[in-house]
Amino acid sequence: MTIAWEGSMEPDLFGTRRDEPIGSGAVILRGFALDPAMLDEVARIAGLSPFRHMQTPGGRRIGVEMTNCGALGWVSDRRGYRYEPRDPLTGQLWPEMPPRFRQLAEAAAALAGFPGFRPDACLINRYVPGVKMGLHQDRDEAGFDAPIVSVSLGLPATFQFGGPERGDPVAKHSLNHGDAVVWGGPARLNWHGILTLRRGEHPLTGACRINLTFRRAG
Ligand SMILES: O=C(O)CCC(=O)C(=O)O
Ligand SMILES: [Fe+2]
Repeated sequence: MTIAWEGSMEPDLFGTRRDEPIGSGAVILRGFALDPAMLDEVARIAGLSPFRHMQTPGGRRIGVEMTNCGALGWVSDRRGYRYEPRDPLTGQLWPEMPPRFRQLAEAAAALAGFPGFRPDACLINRYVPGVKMGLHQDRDEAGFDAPIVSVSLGLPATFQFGGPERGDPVAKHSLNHGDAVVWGGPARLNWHGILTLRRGEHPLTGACRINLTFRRAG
């Protein structure tokens, strides 16, 4: 008998792992980020660099509210999509990436087969019911060697995950509080998005979903 598994992940001899491969180089780690202190950190960061609606280069308001922590933060305005060391709203450096965020992202990446991940950017997305994020690729980073680590907190959402081409088939996966998705290597430029958030109340976040997206941007 042959046991096949993805990347560096080990076979699930006891059936207790909840790692769900969703493609070559892509996995959902169910219940990986359940430390309630994560949300305290998000609140602290938002106290320094508030959530805000950014503008697309075409001048439209982005429905998802965003902030960042780490050495670099993702921004979008009339001048385009890019990473900046300073929050344009405050003129200050983005808040530091909390050690527990960094450790969590590094551990998730390692478990998914990407040891040595050192994120320098954490985009924090806030979704309220009715808000979505259309299919896109993450390609504003200086290089694509490092994976993306994406953590879901609060209300559940439906994650769409396709392939490297715009027209590739797209699968839907539900993401719940504490789930982490890692994609890299052959999946690094896969198209992905979040369907319109449904109404709901979560005991820890209320009527919203928070997503932390860790990247090596610079
Ligand atoms: O909210 C999510 O789960 C995905 C976020 C995302 O794809 C992004 O910020 O680029
Ligand atoms: Fe993305």
